[in-house]
Amino acid sequence: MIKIDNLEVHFRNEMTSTVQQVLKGISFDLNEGDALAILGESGSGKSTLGRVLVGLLKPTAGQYFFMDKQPYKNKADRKFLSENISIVFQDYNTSVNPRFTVGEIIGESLNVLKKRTKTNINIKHNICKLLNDVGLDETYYDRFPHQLSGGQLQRVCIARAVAINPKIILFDEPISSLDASTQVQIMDLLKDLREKYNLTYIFITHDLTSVTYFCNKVIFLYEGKITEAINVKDIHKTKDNYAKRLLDSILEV
Ligand SMILES: Nc1ncnc2c1ncn2[C@@H]1O[C@H](COP(=O)(O)OP(=O)(O)OP(=O)(O)O)[C@@H](O)[C@H]1O
Repeated sequence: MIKIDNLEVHFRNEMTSTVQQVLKGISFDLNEGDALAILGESGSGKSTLGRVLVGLLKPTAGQYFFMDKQPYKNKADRKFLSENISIVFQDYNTSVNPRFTVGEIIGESLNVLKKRTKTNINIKHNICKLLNDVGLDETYYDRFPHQLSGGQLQRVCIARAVAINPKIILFDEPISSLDASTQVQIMDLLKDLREKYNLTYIFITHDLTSVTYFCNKVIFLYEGKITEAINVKDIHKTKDNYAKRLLDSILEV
């Protein structure tokens, strides 16, 4: 589904005229149905890689194939990518328009889908269905973001991401700002949605526990390089120092 080959991202600092290599020689494959975790400490390049994957940042070098298309080489391929990948960010507060109601937030995505597929989608009915899918109900339809808890608003963002009928959803630290019990509820929800809609996930995180919850593959990033790519079921066999440290920290708790 996704193939990344020798990807590089460099940022140029105009003030100092220096170049920072943020991603270095990244290569991996993502297959349909995978739930891939990209794990690394702060500054390792996870979000930068995520931005490349969703079509927001053109890599400095290397190849990116999305379903055999090349989004950074061809405008039509870029459009195809944006129609088939959704993003859920950590900061649910800034990722929604505070003046929009829940119905309008989700409805916006459905309108995009309606226009693209030229089908007669019943927007209101579908919003209510999506609300139910994410564990909310019709009473949330007319509420504004400030009238929701963090967990409820993240559920709305997840509904909006599912609404465009994507093949892949990329989650950038989607549960980091939530309390522990809400984190578990959202992870259960993501697990259910993945099965229900046959979705492929990319899950950016620095939390190994959430990785083991529903991901089948994990990539460890350290200073912009992949230090280990391993199946989650084999994670205890990892030779990667960073992964070992994380595993030890969990076992000590
Ligand atoms: N647009 C940009 N211009 C210049 N440098 C950038 C830009 N975006 C990211 N960086 C730098 O790239 C490096 C990696 O950042 P990135 O946000 O990808 O890391 P991360 O692993 O997602 O970190 P965190 O877990 O803290 O979000 C950092 O040193 C950051 O300062």
